Amino acid sequence: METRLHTKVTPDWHRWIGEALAAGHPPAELLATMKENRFDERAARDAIADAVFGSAVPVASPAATTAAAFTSRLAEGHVLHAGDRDIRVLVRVSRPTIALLDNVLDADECFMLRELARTRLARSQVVNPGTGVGVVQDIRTSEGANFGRGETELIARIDARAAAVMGMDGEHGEGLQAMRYGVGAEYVPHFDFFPPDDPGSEPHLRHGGQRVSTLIMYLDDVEAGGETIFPRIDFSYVPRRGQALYFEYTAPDGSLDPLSLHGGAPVLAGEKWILTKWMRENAFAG
Ligand SMILES: O=C(O)CCC(=O)C(=O)O
Ligand SMILES: [Fe+2]
Repeated sequence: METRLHTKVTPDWHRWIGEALAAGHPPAELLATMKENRFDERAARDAIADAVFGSAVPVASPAATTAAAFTSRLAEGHVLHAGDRDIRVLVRVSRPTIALLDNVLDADECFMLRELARTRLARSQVVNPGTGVGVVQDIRTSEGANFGRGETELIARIDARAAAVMGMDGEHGEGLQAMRYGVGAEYVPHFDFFPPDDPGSEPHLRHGGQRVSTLIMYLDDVEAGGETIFPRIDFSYVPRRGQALYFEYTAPDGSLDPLSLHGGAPVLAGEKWILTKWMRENAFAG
């Protein structure tokens, strides 16, 4: 019996994906249909993610953006001095710029941040590319909580630490966002920058400009699943309490890095808790 799965998504299927999305079918439903039709899950997810997010970005030509444009804002060396804390660098990747950081938060901070977030969790939104308005969609099935910059003493401390790690002035930071993913929850691969050709990006770009970098802090371990994945470079990180993943996607000349496509794989057991800081090119009114 033939048991191999399809790893190539044919033009017919690409067309079907585009039409199904345009007709309002959620990405999760498309994925289920493709799996029923014996597509390899990774191939199906990539094709759907490209259709949802990739159209405005020159995904076919990552080589066209020179590696030299993407020099990291992160300090050099094995230890980053982030104000109240010294943070060890465990892994660095140059394209896209990624660094895995240890001991960004201590266990007490992780606990307090989870408790604080729990009081205001609501279903996470994604930005509708057409309108720029946040909408609840099946591609992001987590719950989130937003904090204004400096909202509490704890939040102010983490805001300042994140800015120091990221090599940016705190004024460029968006408010911290906590997220909780239950079993089955995921965030399909996407870009954190605002695709310049999406009309919905304009209101975001007007205030603070483009996003340049992300710091995902992990508030707990995950029992199974929930990895942060960069499918274009086959990179997968297993959440570990207190650690953080830093990545960049906007070069000083404005080039956007298509290799920064990333997502949160489905949680298979337990819960996943993260706290994210996004930095903008310019000062951002909290
Ligand atoms: O859940 C993850 O691991 C990724 C989260 C993420 O990409 C985001 O919030 O922008
Ligand atoms: Fe993201």
